[in-house]
Amino acid sequence: MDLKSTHKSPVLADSVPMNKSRLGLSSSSVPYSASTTGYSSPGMYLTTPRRKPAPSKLDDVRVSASSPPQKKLNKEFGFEPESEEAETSYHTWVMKYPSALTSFEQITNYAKYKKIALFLDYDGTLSPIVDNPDHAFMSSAMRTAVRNVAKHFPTAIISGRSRDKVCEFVGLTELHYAGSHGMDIMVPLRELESTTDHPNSIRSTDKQEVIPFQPASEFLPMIDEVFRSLVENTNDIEGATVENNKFCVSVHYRLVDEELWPMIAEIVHDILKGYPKLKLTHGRKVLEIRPVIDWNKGKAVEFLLESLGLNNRDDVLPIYVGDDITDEDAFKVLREGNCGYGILVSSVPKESNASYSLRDPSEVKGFLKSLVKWKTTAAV
Ligand SMILES: O=P(O)(O)OC[C@H]1O[C@H](O[C@H]2O[C@H](CO)[C@@H](O)[C@H](O)[C@H]2O)[C@H](O)[C@@H](O)[C@@H]1O
Repeated sequence: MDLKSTHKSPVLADSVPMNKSRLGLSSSSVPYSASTTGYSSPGMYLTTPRRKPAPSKLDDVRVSASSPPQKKLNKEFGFEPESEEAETSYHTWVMKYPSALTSFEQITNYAKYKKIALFLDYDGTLSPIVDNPDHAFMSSAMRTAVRNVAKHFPTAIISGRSRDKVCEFVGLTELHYAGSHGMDIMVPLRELESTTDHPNSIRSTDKQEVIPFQPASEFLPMIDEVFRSLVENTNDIEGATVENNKFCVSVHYRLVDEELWPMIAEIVHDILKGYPKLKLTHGRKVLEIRPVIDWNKGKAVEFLLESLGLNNRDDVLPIYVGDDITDEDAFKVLREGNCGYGILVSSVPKESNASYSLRDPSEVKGFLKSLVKWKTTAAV
């Protein structure tokens, strides 16, 4: 069965870029629309900045380039370019989303005399995408890079995973963590403001008091119920796994025979019919069920910046690095606020609200190391 073109179902839509439905489903049935994911036509973000005209404008980093061919964009996230043609397409795309490594000087020129606040997604950004979600370990070299960067810049991990799980994977207490796509944040108490006269001197989370911010807490029993129901109903589908991310649930189909993808979609859709207060989003071979609340990774970035006393400040440069659709909400906040840079981790062309790109977690590691080197050697 050609799932890409023939299967028509009212179930759900694929929210991969460019409206390419891998599950072959109509995009109109998903509450998570193109506008909420941030994917849109190229060039629409080259708008007048809302605030802070910068010496080198944040929204000027993308040079104009024609969109890559649609067929090259018809790839699921995370696939490596497979051919010379794909490589050419990538090189065209990277003109529009320049590499954060080759544009490092441009980024740091803008960051001079500013405090960088770093936001990092986990899966596909700090750890490579692997078949088994429980085995998405971060390398020790990456952990060292994150530890080092956090010594110089306030650093937060914002993940779709449960906060506990991502904390366990990363294993660094000196960071800030937001789990469940930002619906579970440990917020540093505002006595931190006393540190703001010392650039980059945000105290580590192990030394400061924190309180939980959980805007979807009322949904916990509902999420648990849906989790159990999804487990029960997908039990017989080989390769399907359901992950409880506390305030959201992931249904993984990476290891499921492609012919059975529509069945998974159908099951999820049928269960969700009974839960109008939950919505469906789509990540990298994963369907994600989460509360219909106006909260996402972008809001989490704004919230964390405010909690850290770093919001609305011309001397702060937030940088967000992520690979998935849910990271687009954060890229969008930075782009539309003209206040920071989004860096998309991707080895295939896709439209994004990010300003720069990196190919894979290994390049992310290189970027983090470069930031540390810059901070420790340049007079900034
Ligand atoms: O926001 P993130 O930290 O990027 O989390 C998004 C989802 O990531 C995980 O799934 C993805 O990575 C897995 C491990 O590499 C892979 O097997 C899966 O196919 C990917 O979708 C995580 O398991 C999900 O719960 C997160 O929502």
